[in-house]
Amino acid sequence: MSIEPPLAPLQQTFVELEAGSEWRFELEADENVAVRVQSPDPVFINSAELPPTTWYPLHRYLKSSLYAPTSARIEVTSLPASQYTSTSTNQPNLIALHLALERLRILARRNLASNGAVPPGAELGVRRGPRLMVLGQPSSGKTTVVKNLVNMALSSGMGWNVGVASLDPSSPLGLIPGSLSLSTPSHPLPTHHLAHPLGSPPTSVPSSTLSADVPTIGWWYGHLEPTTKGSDLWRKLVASIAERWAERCVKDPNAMASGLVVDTSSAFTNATLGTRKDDPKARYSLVSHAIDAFDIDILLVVGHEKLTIDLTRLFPHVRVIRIPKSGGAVDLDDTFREISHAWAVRSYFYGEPSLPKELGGLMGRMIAMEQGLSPYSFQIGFETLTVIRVGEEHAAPSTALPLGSTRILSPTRLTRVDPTGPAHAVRLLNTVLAIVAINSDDRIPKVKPGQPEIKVEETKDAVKVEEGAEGEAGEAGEAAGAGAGAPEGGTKVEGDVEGTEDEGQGEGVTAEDEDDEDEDEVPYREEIGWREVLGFIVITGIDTLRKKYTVLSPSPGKLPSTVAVAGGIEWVDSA
Ligand SMILES: Nc1ncnc2c1ncn2[C@@H]1O[C@H](COP(=O)(O)OP(=O)(O)OP(=O)(O)O)[C@@H](O)[C@H]1O
Repeated sequence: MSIEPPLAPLQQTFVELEAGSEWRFELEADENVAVRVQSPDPVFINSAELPPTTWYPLHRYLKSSLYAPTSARIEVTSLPASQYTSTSTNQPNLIALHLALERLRILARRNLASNGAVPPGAELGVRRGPRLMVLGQPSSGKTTVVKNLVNMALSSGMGWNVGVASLDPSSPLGLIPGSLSLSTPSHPLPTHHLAHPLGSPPTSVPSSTLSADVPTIGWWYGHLEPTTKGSDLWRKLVASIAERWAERCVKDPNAMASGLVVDTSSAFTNATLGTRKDDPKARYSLVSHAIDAFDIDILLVVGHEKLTIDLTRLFPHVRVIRIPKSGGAVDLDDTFREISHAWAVRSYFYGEPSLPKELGGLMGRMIAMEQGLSPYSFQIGFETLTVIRVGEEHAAPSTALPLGSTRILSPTRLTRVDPTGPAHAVRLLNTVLAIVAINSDDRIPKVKPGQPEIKVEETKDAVKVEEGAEGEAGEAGEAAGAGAGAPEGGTKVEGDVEGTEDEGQGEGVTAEDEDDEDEDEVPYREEIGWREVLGFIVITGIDTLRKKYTVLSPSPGKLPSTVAVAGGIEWVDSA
């Protein structure tokens, strides 16, 4: 029996913060620290108050800061190699903005409660809370600003149900990178590790722990940032999210009064992103689309002066505000982003990281942590799990068509991934799949031989694919997914989790249904490509001889559906 050597005693040290200053830190791969407030006044991490005299763990890789409005003393288990204090903080700007938003929320609540009759003195027109969208360049601190504003609203004691929409697939709320999301957190979002900066998805753990258990709905884009080629799918996804938010507001006047905060991808700062061939002069098309979809009334630009001017000119009906970029915002490089994406996927399956062992022996109260999750690995037959892609070219080349003819393909068409093709098998291994619900109306009726072929409907979104265009569409998907976090290293999953033969699950497709179908043809309507996702799985193994996938699922039991959408996000568990 091996006996673990005793842990070296931690060298506790203190950080003195003057009023209105921040203590900023960047933790390395081997740095896990805990902090606790040793002074009477509150200290905040992204506007969530640190519980007084309680240890708060900060996991490796985290880059963040503690803000002290009044002078404070913080005890730290060991000083990180990269840390400093600064008085040049943008917290006062955020607080001023929060107060302005709070005023609009209160007015909206009052006007909504008065049932149409505007109470004396109330401002006309304020019948819903502020809807704000945050824009800025990469690493400008957008997600941090969103988190601060949400945390301030949730700490105000007013019982708001602020909606948080993430149009940044690289850091969605508690989901797998590649997703867009909508959530309604009810308590301040913690900052103790780098995965899930905007809160964790609901699990079985009580919400009093650090997990922040945020009810979240997700949609699958499948890539880390919007591209012009993927903009048709993007628009449909954003419209679905906006529709869900609108439905929620109709049912819940408190959500209506609380308003919405939208985080965006830094790709939104690219003026030509999403510009369509039929409107080549359009600028900031995806920003404009999101403004219309969510009925945004405030655009908040972090830093970027030119963007502020551009947006003010382009969207005169929207109030454009600029706040300075925080001096603490850290430029995140590709390696860090890969690590952070891999952590986000890992946390989806395994739950939040447990307390690092060097912090286990600390004297005094430690904040409650969640227990961790136990994912489940099993095998499923190729014919049972239908894997599809949205908007990728996978059809005979146009050169194979009769001379002079062109093919009209919808940009959000579905194509089936055939795992028996060697290229497909390679592409599918370690791929994250989003499980989507299938209803009986989703099936496209089969065409019997002799019947005229079903004409593909030509919508305004449909594109003509001319010779040579196929390759581009296919590459777009791959290029967008190229940055997905898939660090080197073997997966530990199969060793740890019992492999279970579990075929024929779910209500999706059965082998019989598909016997006489074309391999590439997907028997479902395109709408399933932008539907809310039910959950995610990862393909961790492919047995082409036995025609089976090995998949990792967050929970045991049948998959809720056997139709799954692939994208460009891969994950290999190397933690
Ligand atoms: N005041 C601050 N002090 C310390 N770290 C900060 C501060 N503000 C932001 N950061 C850190 O800087 C990094 C970049 O911030 P954030 O992720 O919010 O930017 P972003 O604009 O959303 O990034 P992107 O869209 O490029 O992913 C993060 O690691 C964040 O924790």
